[in-house]
Formats: sequence, structure tokens, C-alpha cells
Amino acid sequence: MALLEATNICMQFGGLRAVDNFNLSIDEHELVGLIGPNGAGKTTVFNMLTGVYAPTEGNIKIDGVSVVGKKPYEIVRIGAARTFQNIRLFKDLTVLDNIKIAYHHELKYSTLEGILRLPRYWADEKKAHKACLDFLKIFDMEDYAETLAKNLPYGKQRKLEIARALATKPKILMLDEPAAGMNPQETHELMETIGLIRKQFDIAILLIEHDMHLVMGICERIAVLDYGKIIAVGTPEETRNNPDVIRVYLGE
Ligand SMILES: Nc1ncnc2c1ncn2[C@@H]1O[C@H](COP(=O)(O)OP(=O)(O)OP(=O)(O)O)[C@@H](O)[C@H]1O
Repeated sequence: MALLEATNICMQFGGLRAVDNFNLSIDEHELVGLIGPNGAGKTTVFNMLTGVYAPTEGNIKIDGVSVVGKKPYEIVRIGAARTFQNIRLFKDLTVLDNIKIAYHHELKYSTLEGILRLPRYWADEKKAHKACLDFLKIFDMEDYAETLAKNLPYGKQRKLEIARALATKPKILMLDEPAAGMNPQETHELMETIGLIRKQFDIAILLIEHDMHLVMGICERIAVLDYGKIIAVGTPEETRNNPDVIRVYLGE
């Protein structure tokens, strides 16, 4: 069984069919890229997979559960986490607190135990603090734990957003143009971070990206979208040589 299965999903915005009969299946641990020219419908696909929009037609299953009509937080609980094209951190919170917010599902104390500061509250909070610091260590960001998110350099803000998504313990991580706005050095570090995630976490990744070097360098399979329709799915090599893909990218 595929981990993610989108079957004939469509998105109609008034007279515009932004996504038309989109099919994609992603296995556990697979790294799949979704590419296409500006306006092809990539972010709309992400928004449907993560519950921001309900598809106007079709079905989406994650880990065997239909997620159509579910709220984004319910889909996070089912096991899909995402990052956004424009970074969405809690900018006035510290790096550690950004991770703690994503980790709260692990906290077991009740509201009353929290208000009264009972022993379970302290035990859970201590455990969470340590787990989140350990988590930052994986990303080599423990030295930034008490830094406000807004004061991080751009590349590190992206990294924190990815780490925060991973702290929700997803089965699939969806990255929406993570290299956008990055300089070559930051893009290189991002590639290393994605490599690290593959080694340390047992998850699938779906990546939207314009940086072809990044997509071709790390994805096992690439789906190409044009005017809302999938025009090709294949290995980086197959995609690079596909005449329809060449036509779309070179405008021939
Ligand atoms: N909420 C919306 N209402 C109306 N039209 C929308 C909406 N969101 C997206 N669109 C349109 O749907 C089409 C697909 O947009 P989408 O943002 O998904 O493309 P994209 O492939 O992610 O583009 P980019 O690479 O530029 O981010 C575009 O024509 C866009 O203008």
C-alpha cells in the first residue's frame, strides 16, 4: 500500500481548473519531486494534500486514511507535515519554543495539571525540553536554542521550519520550494539537511522545487505538472530527456 495516494484530484477556482485529474502515489521512504512552470498548480496540489483546500473532485489517502474534508491539524495527526513557500515560523519565539510547539502532542498532562503545576506537568515539560534540545542537536542548531526565530539567518530559518515540521513525527514531509531565496551555499546546506533527514528519519518526502540542480540531485522520482495536468513521471534521467518536459521548460 502506498503511503500517499492522490486519485484523480481536481481543483476548480471559478472558471479556472488549476489542477486537473492529478494522480500520484508515494511509497514509504520515497523522495519524490514535483516540478512545473510558474502557475502549473504545484502549490494547489500541496494545499489539497495538506487540507488547506478540499479537492473539488477525487480522493486523497495518507497511510490508508481518506483525508478529503479533514482539517490541516487532523492531517498532521494522520502523518503529513509541510513547510511553506514563504517561511511561517513563530518569529517572536525562540528556536527551542518553535520546536516545543510542534512537540506538544507528546505532552500527556491535563489542563488542570498544567494550571496547578502538578508533578506530571513538571516531569512532562522537563522531558519535552530535553527531547527538543536533542532534536535541535540533530540539525546542529542547539547553539541557537535561545535565539529568537526572527534573528536567525535566512537559511537557518528554513532549516528550523523543516525541523519543526519533523517534530510532529510525520510519515511524509512536504517541502514547498525550500530553496526559494537561498544563495548557492544555503542551497548546498539544504541538500545536506535533506540527506540527513533521509538517514535519521524513516519518512517519505515530497518536494516542490524550481532549483533543477537540487531536484535532479536528490529525488528518486519526479512528477512534472503543466497547466494542472501531470505530463511526465519518471527518474531524474527520464525526466531530463522527456520531450514534453523539454518543451514545457524551453517553450519549444
Ligand atoms: N485561491 C486561488 N484562487 C484562484 N486562483 C488560484 C488560487 N490559488 C491559485 N490559483 C491559480 O491556480 C493556478 C495554479 O497556481 P499554483 O500557485 O498552484 O501554481 P504553482 O505551480 O505553485 O506556481 P509557482 O511555481 O509560481 O508557485 C494559477 O493560475 C493561480 O493563479
